[in-house]
Amino acid sequence: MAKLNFGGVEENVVTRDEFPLAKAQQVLKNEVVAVIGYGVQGPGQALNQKDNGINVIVGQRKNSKTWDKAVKDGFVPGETLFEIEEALQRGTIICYLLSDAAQIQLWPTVKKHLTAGKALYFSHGFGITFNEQTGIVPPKDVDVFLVAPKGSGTSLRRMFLQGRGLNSSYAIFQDATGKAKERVTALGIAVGSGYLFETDFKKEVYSDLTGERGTLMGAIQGIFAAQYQVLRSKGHTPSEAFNETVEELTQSLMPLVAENGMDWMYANCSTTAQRGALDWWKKFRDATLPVFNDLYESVATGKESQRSIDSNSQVDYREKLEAELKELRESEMWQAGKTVRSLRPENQKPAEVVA
Ligand SMILES: NC(=O)C1=CN([C@@H]2O[C@H](COP(=O)(O)OP(=O)(O)OC[C@H]3O[C@@H](n4cnc5c(N)ncnc54)[C@H](O)[C@@H]3O)[C@@H](O)[C@H]2O)C=CC1
Ligand SMILES: CC(=O)[C@](C)(O)C(=O)O
Ligand SMILES: [Mg+2]
Ligand SMILES: [Mg+2]
Repeated sequence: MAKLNFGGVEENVVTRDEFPLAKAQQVLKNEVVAVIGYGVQGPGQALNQKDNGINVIVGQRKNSKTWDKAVKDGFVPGETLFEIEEALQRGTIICYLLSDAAQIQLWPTVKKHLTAGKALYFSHGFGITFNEQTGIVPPKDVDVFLVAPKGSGTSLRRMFLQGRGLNSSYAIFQDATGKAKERVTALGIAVGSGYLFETDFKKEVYSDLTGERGTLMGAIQGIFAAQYQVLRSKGHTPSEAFNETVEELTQSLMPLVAENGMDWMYANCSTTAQRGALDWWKKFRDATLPVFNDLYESVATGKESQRSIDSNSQVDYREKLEAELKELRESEMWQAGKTVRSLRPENQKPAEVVA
Protein backbone atom coordinates (compact mmCIF):
# COMPACT_ATOMS: atom_id res chain seq x y z
CA MET A 1 0.00 0.00 0.00
CA ALA A 2 1.36 3.38 -0.97
CA LYS A 3 1.30 6.31 1.43
CA LEU A 4 0.63 9.47 -0.52
CA ASN A 5 0.54 13.09 0.51
CA PHE A 6 -2.84 14.73 -0.12
CA GLY A 7 -2.43 18.45 0.50
CA GLY A 8 -0.21 17.81 3.50
CA VAL A 9 -2.11 14.79 4.90
CA GLU A 10 -0.75 11.26 4.42
CA GLU A 11 -3.24 8.62 3.28
CA ASN A 12 -3.15 4.97 2.25
CA VAL A 13 -3.84 4.30 -1.40
CA VAL A 14 -3.79 1.09 -3.45
CA THR A 15 -2.62 1.62 -7.01
CA ARG A 16 -2.71 -0.69 -10.02
CA ASP A 17 1.10 -0.70 -10.00
CA GLU A 18 1.34 -2.43 -6.65
CA PHE A 19 -1.82 -4.52 -7.15
CA PRO A 20 -1.94 -5.30 -10.87
CA LEU A 21 -4.82 -7.11 -12.54
CA ALA A 22 -2.81 -10.36 -12.66
CA LYS A 23 -2.67 -10.32 -8.85
CA ALA A 24 -6.43 -9.68 -8.65
CA GLN A 25 -7.05 -12.60 -11.02
CA GLN A 26 -4.83 -14.80 -8.85
CA VAL A 27 -6.63 -13.86 -5.61
CA LEU A 28 -10.06 -14.40 -7.17
CA LYS A 29 -9.28 -17.51 -9.22
CA ASN A 30 -11.26 -19.88 -6.99
CA GLU A 31 -14.10 -17.47 -6.27
CA VAL A 32 -17.50 -17.13 -7.91
CA VAL A 33 -18.43 -13.45 -7.83
CA ALA A 34 -22.22 -13.10 -7.87
CA VAL A 35 -23.42 -9.64 -8.86
CA ILE A 36 -26.96 -9.30 -7.48
CA GLY A 37 -28.87 -6.55 -9.29
CA TYR A 38 -28.35 -5.23 -12.79
CA GLY A 39 -29.35 -1.55 -12.59
CA VAL A 40 -26.59 1.06 -12.87
CA GLN A 41 -23.61 -0.33 -10.88
CA GLY A 42 -24.47 -3.96 -11.66
CA PRO A 43 -23.71 -3.83 -15.41
CA GLY A 44 -20.61 -1.65 -14.98
CA GLN A 45 -19.04 -3.85 -12.33
CA ALA A 46 -20.13 -7.20 -13.80
CA LEU A 47 -18.97 -6.41 -17.35
CA ASN A 48 -15.65 -4.98 -16.23
CA GLN A 49 -15.02 -8.09 -14.13
CA LYS A 50 -16.01 -10.33 -17.02
CA ASP A 51 -13.64 -8.52 -19.37
CA ASN A 52 -10.95 -8.74 -16.69
CA GLY A 53 -11.21 -12.54 -16.66
CA ILE A 54 -12.98 -12.91 -13.31
CA ASN A 55 -15.48 -15.73 -12.78
CA VAL A 56 -18.56 -13.54 -12.49
CA ILE A 57 -22.25 -14.44 -12.56
CA VAL A 58 -25.30 -12.20 -12.44
CA GLY A 59 -28.39 -12.72 -10.27
CA GLN A 60 -31.53 -11.01 -11.54
CA ARG A 61 -35.28 -11.52 -11.58
CA LYS A 62 -36.41 -13.42 -14.68
CA ASN A 63 -38.97 -11.71 -16.92
CA SER A 64 -37.56 -8.27 -16.17
CA LYS A 65 -36.08 -5.67 -18.46
CA THR A 66 -32.77 -5.92 -16.66
CA TRP A 67 -32.65 -9.72 -17.19
CA ASP A 68 -33.00 -9.05 -20.91
CA LYS A 69 -30.31 -6.40 -20.71
CA ALA A 70 -27.95 -8.86 -19.02
CA VAL A 71 -28.59 -11.37 -21.85
CA LYS A 72 -27.94 -8.67 -24.41
CA ASP A 73 -24.70 -7.80 -22.60
CA GLY A 74 -23.49 -11.39 -23.03
CA PHE A 75 -24.51 -13.14 -19.81
CA VAL A 76 -25.87 -16.60 -20.56
CA PRO A 77 -28.95 -17.93 -18.72
CA GLY A 78 -28.06 -21.10 -16.81
CA GLU A 79 -24.33 -20.43 -17.19
CA THR A 80 -23.57 -16.92 -16.02
CA LEU A 81 -27.07 -15.51 -15.43
CA PHE A 82 -29.40 -16.91 -12.79
CA GLU A 83 -32.44 -16.13 -10.70
CA ILE A 84 -31.34 -14.23 -7.60
CA GLU A 85 -31.55 -17.17 -5.19
CA GLU A 86 -29.56 -19.47 -7.41
CA ALA A 87 -26.86 -16.81 -7.89
CA LEU A 88 -26.76 -16.29 -4.12
CA GLN A 89 -26.25 -19.98 -3.61
CA ARG A 90 -23.54 -20.29 -6.28
CA GLY A 91 -21.61 -17.16 -5.33
CA THR A 92 -18.73 -17.17 -2.86
CA ILE A 93 -18.59 -13.37 -3.02
CA ILE A 94 -21.99 -11.67 -3.06
CA CYS A 95 -21.93 -8.19 -4.61
CA TYR A 96 -25.09 -6.68 -3.24
CA LEU A 97 -25.97 -4.15 -5.93
CA LEU A 98 -29.71 -3.65 -5.55
CA SER A 99 -30.85 -0.13 -4.76
CA ASP A 100 -30.25 0.66 -1.09
CA ALA A 101 -33.99 0.46 -0.33
CA ALA A 102 -34.45 -2.84 -2.20
CA GLN A 103 -31.54 -4.35 -0.23
CA ILE A 104 -33.74 -4.23 2.89
CA GLN A 105 -36.48 -6.26 1.22
CA LEU A 106 -34.20 -8.97 -0.09
CA TRP A 107 -31.97 -9.15 3.00
CA PRO A 108 -33.61 -12.23 4.63
CA THR A 109 -32.99 -14.19 1.41
CA VAL A 110 -29.40 -12.99 1.09
CA LYS A 111 -28.66 -13.78 4.73
CA LYS A 112 -29.87 -17.34 4.28
CA HIS A 113 -27.15 -17.94 1.68
CA LEU A 114 -24.30 -16.28 3.56
CA THR A 115 -22.62 -19.44 4.75
CA ALA A 116 -19.28 -19.39 6.62
CA GLY A 117 -16.34 -18.03 4.64
CA LYS A 118 -18.36 -16.27 1.96
CA ALA A 119 -18.00 -12.51 1.48
CA LEU A 120 -20.67 -9.83 1.35
CA TYR A 121 -19.68 -6.89 -0.83
CA PHE A 122 -21.42 -3.51 -1.00
CA SER A 123 -20.80 -0.39 -3.06
CA HIS A 124 -22.08 1.86 -0.31
CA GLY A 125 -21.83 2.04 3.48
CA PHE A 126 -25.59 2.63 3.71
CA GLY A 127 -27.06 -0.77 4.68
CA ILE A 128 -24.50 -1.50 7.41
CA THR A 129 -24.13 2.00 8.87
CA PHE A 130 -27.85 2.62 9.13
CA ASN A 131 -28.59 -0.95 10.25
CA GLU A 132 -31.20 0.23 12.75
CA GLN A 133 -33.17 1.44 9.73
CA THR A 134 -32.23 -1.33 7.29
CA GLY A 135 -32.04 -4.40 9.56
CA ILE A 136 -28.92 -5.49 7.65
CA VAL A 137 -26.75 -7.29 10.21
CA PRO A 138 -24.51 -9.93 8.58
CA PRO A 139 -23.52 -13.19 10.27
CA LYS A 140 -20.16 -13.03 12.07
CA ASP A 141 -18.46 -15.73 10.00
CA VAL A 142 -18.49 -13.91 6.63
CA ASP A 143 -16.27 -11.13 5.34
CA VAL A 144 -18.03 -7.81 4.85
CA PHE A 145 -16.46 -5.03 2.81
CA LEU A 146 -17.17 -2.37 0.24
CA VAL A 147 -15.75 -0.96 -2.95
CA ALA A 148 -17.58 2.24 -3.81
CA PRO A 149 -16.78 3.60 -7.25
CA LYS A 150 -16.89 7.38 -6.97
CA GLY A 151 -19.12 8.00 -9.94
CA SER A 152 -21.92 6.49 -11.97
CA GLY A 153 -21.76 2.83 -13.00
CA THR A 154 -22.17 4.15 -16.54
CA SER A 155 -18.93 6.13 -16.22
CA LEU A 156 -17.20 3.14 -14.59
CA ARG A 157 -17.91 1.10 -17.71
CA ARG A 158 -17.19 3.86 -20.23
CA MET A 159 -13.88 4.77 -18.62
CA PHE A 160 -12.86 1.10 -18.46
CA LEU A 161 -13.53 0.76 -22.19
CA GLN A 162 -11.39 3.86 -22.80
CA GLY A 163 -8.54 2.32 -20.82
CA ARG A 164 -9.08 4.75 -17.97
CA GLY A 165 -10.32 4.08 -14.42
CA LEU A 166 -12.68 5.71 -11.95
CA ASN A 167 -11.33 6.02 -8.44
CA SER A 168 -13.08 4.02 -5.72
CA SER A 169 -13.03 3.96 -1.96
CA TYR A 170 -12.77 0.67 -0.08
CA ALA A 171 -13.49 -0.35 3.48
CA ILE A 172 -13.55 -3.51 5.56
CA PHE A 173 -16.32 -3.91 8.13
CA GLN A 174 -15.66 -7.51 9.08
CA ASP A 175 -12.70 -9.81 8.38
CA ALA A 176 -13.86 -13.32 9.22
CA THR A 177 -11.52 -15.26 6.95
CA GLY A 178 -8.33 -13.26 7.41
CA LYS A 179 -8.47 -12.67 3.67
CA ALA A 180 -10.83 -9.69 3.55
CA LYS A 181 -8.07 -7.27 2.62
CA GLU A 182 -6.80 -9.21 -0.39
CA ARG A 183 -10.34 -10.05 -1.48
CA VAL A 184 -11.59 -6.47 -1.37
CA THR A 185 -8.47 -5.08 -3.04
CA ALA A 186 -8.67 -7.66 -5.82
CA LEU A 187 -12.35 -6.84 -6.38
CA GLY A 188 -11.61 -3.12 -6.44
CA ILE A 189 -9.06 -3.60 -9.21
CA ALA A 190 -11.27 -6.15 -11.03
CA VAL A 191 -14.30 -3.84 -11.22
CA GLY A 192 -12.12 -1.31 -13.03
CA SER A 193 -11.03 1.15 -10.37
CA GLY A 194 -8.12 3.38 -11.29
CA TYR A 195 -6.96 3.40 -7.69
CA LEU A 196 -8.49 2.67 -4.29
CA PHE A 197 -8.49 4.93 -1.26
CA GLU A 198 -9.15 3.72 2.25
CA THR A 199 -12.19 4.63 4.33
CA ASP A 200 -14.71 3.02 6.68
CA PHE A 201 -18.41 2.31 6.14
CA LYS A 202 -19.66 5.27 8.11
CA LYS A 203 -17.31 7.79 6.52
CA GLU A 204 -18.12 6.45 3.06
CA VAL A 205 -21.85 6.86 3.47
CA TYR A 206 -21.71 10.21 5.25
CA SER A 207 -19.43 11.74 2.61
CA ASP A 208 -21.29 10.13 -0.30
CA LEU A 209 -24.75 11.28 0.82
CA THR A 210 -23.35 14.77 1.46
CA GLY A 211 -21.61 14.93 -1.91
CA GLU A 212 -24.55 13.82 -4.02
CA ARG A 213 -26.97 16.14 -2.20
CA GLY A 214 -24.33 18.87 -2.31
CA THR A 215 -21.92 20.00 -4.99
CA LEU A 216 -22.14 16.87 -7.16
CA MET A 217 -25.87 16.93 -7.85
CA GLY A 218 -28.20 18.93 -5.58
CA ALA A 219 -26.29 22.14 -4.95
CA ILE A 220 -25.11 22.44 -8.53
CA GLN A 221 -28.64 22.27 -9.91
CA GLY A 222 -29.70 24.81 -7.28
CA ILE A 223 -26.96 27.26 -8.13
CA PHE A 224 -27.57 26.84 -11.89
CA ALA A 225 -31.28 27.51 -11.37
CA ALA A 226 -30.64 30.64 -9.28
CA GLN A 227 -28.22 32.23 -11.75
CA TYR A 228 -30.42 31.31 -14.73
CA GLN A 229 -33.44 32.87 -13.02
CA VAL A 230 -31.59 36.13 -12.36
CA LEU A 231 -30.32 36.38 -15.95
CA ARG A 232 -33.77 35.65 -17.38
CA SER A 233 -35.48 38.11 -15.04
CA LYS A 234 -33.05 40.80 -16.28
CA GLY A 235 -34.06 40.24 -19.87
CA HIS A 236 -31.39 37.84 -21.13
CA THR A 237 -32.48 35.24 -23.68
CA PRO A 238 -32.69 31.55 -22.72
CA SER A 239 -29.71 30.68 -24.92
CA GLU A 240 -27.58 33.40 -23.39
CA ALA A 241 -28.62 32.46 -19.85
CA PHE A 242 -28.00 28.75 -20.48
CA ASN A 243 -24.67 29.24 -22.18
CA GLU A 244 -23.41 31.53 -19.44
CA THR A 245 -24.65 29.20 -16.67
CA VAL A 246 -24.10 25.63 -17.87
CA GLU A 247 -22.70 25.12 -21.34
CA GLU A 248 -19.51 27.11 -20.85
CA LEU A 249 -18.91 25.34 -17.55
CA THR A 250 -19.29 21.79 -18.83
CA GLN A 251 -17.70 22.28 -22.24
CA SER A 252 -14.91 24.73 -21.65
CA LEU A 253 -14.07 25.38 -18.02
CA MET A 254 -14.62 22.12 -16.10
CA PRO A 255 -12.33 20.13 -18.41
CA LEU A 256 -9.60 22.62 -17.46
CA VAL A 257 -10.37 22.17 -13.74
CA ALA A 258 -10.30 18.39 -14.21
CA GLU A 259 -6.96 18.63 -16.00
CA ASN A 260 -5.02 20.76 -13.58
CA GLY A 261 -7.07 22.36 -10.83
CA MET A 262 -9.04 25.55 -10.25
CA ASP A 263 -6.08 27.96 -10.45
CA TRP A 264 -5.23 26.50 -13.87
CA MET A 265 -8.76 27.15 -15.10
CA TYR A 266 -8.62 30.69 -13.68
CA ALA A 267 -5.20 31.22 -15.26
CA ASN A 268 -6.70 30.40 -18.66
CA CYS A 269 -9.44 33.00 -18.32
CA SER A 270 -9.21 36.75 -18.67
CA THR A 271 -7.76 38.93 -15.93
CA THR A 272 -11.22 40.48 -15.73
CA ALA A 273 -12.79 37.08 -15.02
CA GLN A 274 -10.02 36.15 -12.60
CA ARG A 275 -10.47 39.34 -10.57
CA GLY A 276 -14.23 38.77 -10.32
CA ALA A 277 -14.02 35.08 -9.49
CA LEU A 278 -11.37 35.66 -6.84
CA ASP A 279 -13.53 38.39 -5.27
CA TRP A 280 -16.79 36.43 -5.35
CA TRP A 281 -15.98 32.80 -4.49
CA LYS A 282 -15.73 33.43 -0.77
CA LYS A 283 -19.15 35.08 -0.74
CA PHE A 284 -20.65 31.96 -2.27
CA ARG A 285 -18.76 29.80 0.22
CA ASP A 286 -20.04 31.83 3.16
CA ALA A 287 -23.60 31.93 1.84
CA THR A 288 -23.77 28.17 1.35
CA LEU A 289 -21.76 27.04 4.39
CA PRO A 290 -24.82 26.95 6.71
CA VAL A 291 -26.73 24.88 4.16
CA PHE A 292 -23.86 22.38 3.93
CA ASN A 293 -23.71 22.16 7.73
CA ASP A 294 -27.46 21.45 7.84
CA LEU A 295 -27.00 18.86 5.13
CA TYR A 296 -24.24 17.01 6.98
CA GLU A 297 -26.32 17.03 10.16
CA SER A 298 -29.29 15.63 8.29
CA VAL A 299 -27.07 12.82 6.98
CA ALA A 300 -25.43 12.07 10.34
CA THR A 301 -28.71 11.92 12.24
CA GLY A 302 -30.12 9.38 9.78
CA LYS A 303 -32.78 11.70 8.41
CA GLU A 304 -31.52 11.47 4.83
CA SER A 305 -31.24 7.67 4.87
CA GLN A 306 -34.71 7.34 6.36
CA ARG A 307 -36.16 9.64 3.70
CA SER A 308 -34.46 7.66 0.98
CA ILE A 309 -35.74 4.35 2.40
CA ASP A 310 -39.29 5.67 2.82
CA SER A 311 -39.59 7.14 -0.66
CA ASN A 312 -37.72 4.40 -2.55
CA SER A 313 -39.64 1.54 -0.91
CA GLN A 314 -42.98 2.70 -2.25
CA VAL A 315 -44.41 0.56 -5.03
CA ASP A 316 -44.89 3.57 -7.29
CA TYR A 317 -41.49 5.17 -6.55
CA ARG A 318 -40.36 4.88 -10.17
CA GLU A 319 -43.42 6.76 -11.49
CA LYS A 320 -42.99 9.50 -8.87
CA LEU A 321 -39.29 9.78 -9.62
CA GLU A 322 -39.98 10.01 -13.34
CA ALA A 323 -42.48 12.82 -12.71
CA GLU A 324 -39.84 14.81 -10.81
CA LEU A 325 -37.20 14.19 -13.47
CA LYS A 326 -39.69 15.26 -16.13
CA GLU A 327 -40.25 18.53 -14.30
CA LEU A 328 -36.50 19.20 -14.42
CA ARG A 329 -36.24 18.11 -18.05
CA GLU A 330 -39.15 20.30 -19.11
CA SER A 331 -38.01 23.40 -17.25
CA GLU A 332 -37.06 26.24 -19.56
CA MET A 333 -33.40 26.05 -18.58
CA TRP A 334 -32.98 22.39 -19.55
CA GLN A 335 -35.14 22.73 -22.65
CA ALA A 336 -32.85 25.57 -23.71
CA GLY A 337 -29.99 23.17 -22.95
CA LYS A 338 -31.44 20.57 -25.27
CA THR A 339 -31.35 23.00 -28.18
CA VAL A 340 -27.87 24.19 -27.23
CA ARG A 341 -26.59 20.58 -27.17
CA SER A 342 -28.09 19.91 -30.58
CA LEU A 343 -26.06 22.81 -31.95
CA ARG A 344 -22.71 21.44 -30.85
CA PRO A 345 -20.90 20.71 -34.11
CA GLU A 346 -20.23 17.11 -33.08
CA ASN A 347 -23.98 16.60 -32.61
CA GLN A 348 -24.91 17.95 -36.02
CA LYS A 349 -25.54 15.76 -39.00
CA PRO A 350 -22.71 15.97 -41.52
CA ALA A 351 -23.44 18.76 -43.97
CA GLU A 352 -24.61 17.64 -47.36
CA VAL A 353 -21.88 17.62 -49.91
CA VAL A 354 -22.58 20.21 -52.53
CA ALA A 355 -21.63 18.92 -55.94
N1 LIG B 1 -25.95 4.32 -9.39
C1 LIG B 1 -24.64 4.43 -9.23
O1 LIG B 1 -23.90 4.68 -10.17
C2 LIG B 1 -24.02 4.23 -7.88
C3 LIG B 1 -24.58 3.37 -6.96
N2 LIG B 1 -23.91 3.04 -5.81
C4 LIG B 1 -24.48 2.07 -4.90
O2 LIG B 1 -24.57 0.81 -5.57
C5 LIG B 1 -25.72 0.08 -5.14
C6 LIG B 1 -26.61 -0.26 -6.33
O3 LIG B 1 -27.10 0.97 -6.84
P1 LIG B 1 -27.73 1.12 -8.30
O4 LIG B 1 -26.90 0.38 -9.27
O5 LIG B 1 -27.94 2.57 -8.50
O6 LIG B 1 -29.14 0.37 -8.12
P2 LIG B 1 -30.47 0.50 -8.99
O7 LIG B 1 -31.38 1.47 -8.39
O8 LIG B 1 -30.07 0.69 -10.40
O9 LIG B 1 -31.11 -0.95 -8.78
C7 LIG B 1 -30.39 -2.15 -9.05
C8 LIG B 1 -31.26 -3.31 -9.38
O10 LIG B 1 -32.14 -3.63 -8.33
C9 LIG B 1 -33.26 -4.25 -8.89
N3 LIG B 1 -34.33 -4.26 -7.87
C10 LIG B 1 -35.01 -3.20 -7.37
N4 LIG B 1 -35.87 -3.62 -6.43
C11 LIG B 1 -35.71 -4.96 -6.32
C12 LIG B 1 -36.29 -5.98 -5.49
N5 LIG B 1 -37.19 -5.66 -4.58
N6 LIG B 1 -35.88 -7.26 -5.65
C13 LIG B 1 -34.96 -7.58 -6.59
N7 LIG B 1 -34.37 -6.67 -7.38
C14 LIG B 1 -34.74 -5.38 -7.25
C15 LIG B 1 -33.54 -3.44 -10.11
O11 LIG B 1 -34.27 -4.16 -11.05
C16 LIG B 1 -32.12 -3.17 -10.62
O12 LIG B 1 -31.73 -4.16 -11.52
C17 LIG B 1 -26.39 0.98 -4.09
O13 LIG B 1 -25.86 0.61 -2.83
C18 LIG B 1 -25.91 2.37 -4.47
O14 LIG B 1 -25.92 3.30 -3.41
C19 LIG B 1 -22.66 3.53 -5.55
C20 LIG B 1 -22.04 4.39 -6.43
C21 LIG B 1 -22.73 4.88 -7.59
C1 LIG C 1 -22.65 8.27 -8.64
C2 LIG C 1 -22.46 8.27 -7.19
O1 LIG C 1 -21.41 7.95 -6.68
C3 LIG C 1 -23.57 8.71 -6.37
C4 LIG C 1 -23.91 10.07 -6.88
O2 LIG C 1 -23.13 8.81 -5.05
C5 LIG C 1 -24.75 7.78 -6.45
O3 LIG C 1 -25.23 7.47 -7.56
O4 LIG C 1 -25.25 7.36 -5.38
MG1 LIG D 1 -21.08 8.25 -4.78
MG1 LIG E 1 -24.34 7.73 -3.64
